Amino acid sequence: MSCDCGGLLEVRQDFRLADAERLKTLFDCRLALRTGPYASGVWRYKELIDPELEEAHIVTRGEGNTGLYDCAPAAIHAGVRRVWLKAQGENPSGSFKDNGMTAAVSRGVFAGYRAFACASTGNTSSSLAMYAAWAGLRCVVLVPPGGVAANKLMQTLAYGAEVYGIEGGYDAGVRLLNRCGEALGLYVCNSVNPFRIEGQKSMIIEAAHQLGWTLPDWVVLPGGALSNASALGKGLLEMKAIGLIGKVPRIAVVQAEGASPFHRMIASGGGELVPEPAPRTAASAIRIGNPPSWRKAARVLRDCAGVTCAVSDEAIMAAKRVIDRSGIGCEPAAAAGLAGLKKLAAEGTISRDETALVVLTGHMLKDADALRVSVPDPGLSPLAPDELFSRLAGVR
Ligand SMILES: Cc1ncc(COP(=O)(O)O)c(C=O)c1O
Ligand SMILES: N[C@@H](CCOP(=O)(O)O)C(=O)O
Repeated sequence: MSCDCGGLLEVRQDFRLADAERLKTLFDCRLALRTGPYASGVWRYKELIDPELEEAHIVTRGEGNTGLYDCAPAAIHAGVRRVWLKAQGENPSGSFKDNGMTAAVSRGVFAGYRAFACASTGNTSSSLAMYAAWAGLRCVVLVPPGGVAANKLMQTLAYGAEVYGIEGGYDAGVRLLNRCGEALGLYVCNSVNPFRIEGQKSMIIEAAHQLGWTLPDWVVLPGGALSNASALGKGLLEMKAIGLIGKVPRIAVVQAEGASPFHRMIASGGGELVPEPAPRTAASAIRIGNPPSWRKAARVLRDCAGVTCAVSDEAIMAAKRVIDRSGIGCEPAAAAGLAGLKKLAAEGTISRDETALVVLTGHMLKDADALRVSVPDPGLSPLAPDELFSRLAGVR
């Protein structure tokens, strides 16, 4: 999956003949009709995601189609004018990975593979395992033992994946698969796969469509392997080049303090990422010390006037409580975006008059351990109906 120069491969599409008005009409029609693969919130935008792939090879679970919520409690928490939350946890496996995975698995099937693999902190594996089960394919998964939220591991196993522990965690797993996947006959579906990035662009294309092709001032997202930063930036720049949007929002990438090699590189003005050998954060999904897509993300920051920041686990959990209590909910890694927006607004990088779209990357039920931390134990004991009645009458 790597180029001879050592960097990651990237899909370059030729949009010179693309007609923005024709595309908008096509996307509106597909949204209204919702038929076949075009009912998917990824494949609705096929002309921008993978124009050459034949329909017969598309492996889809109707992913995308996620809500975009104008969330006043989130705006108040962050201290900015308006916040939209893009709830990627509403995907079929419960995270944004489905947007990219449908594109990667479809390409693997098109290329004739029957065995698929990934290293994972839990969401990538749940997503790949789901598509593999749906399409009757073999799925091999490498995880850091003890480093994956229990629900994600169970979800991956329940879909029928073969799961192996790997020393060195996600970082070592991706390196191994990138080097040896091909020799083992495995199609690697980590975000080193350029088709994952093409699929993940659909998140911001769908959000732009939902907002009538005008986006807020900022797009804010958590950063782990940095696939989203790469994908959303690529999607924004392509939409601008085609004429689907008039202005490219600025991008903010938020990492957890104990797993923030990209933020450290940008903040120090350095041009080379120094990996974090022992990443630490309660947000296990972004416990990543050597993000494979850092070069692509650095280019996106340059082209989208982007910024980075790092937030504490306490700030992440505080943001998660606000998102949970708003009725939307998310897992800890997903809440890093709102925590970062609050920090960037407090230090004046983002103005209080500005608006932001925050990508909520994963569902609140993905991480039950985090829920146990953020919600007090109700200490329930069975009450007799009469006693229950008088208690409820007393708190009316
Ligand atoms: C829930 C969740 N949020 C955020 C991320 C980070 O996204 P990326 O790896 O694209 O930076 C991940 C995985 O890495 C994740 O599973
Ligand atoms: N959060 C991810 C880790 C990054 O994986 P990748 O798919 O971007 O390689 C996970 O859930 O595994």
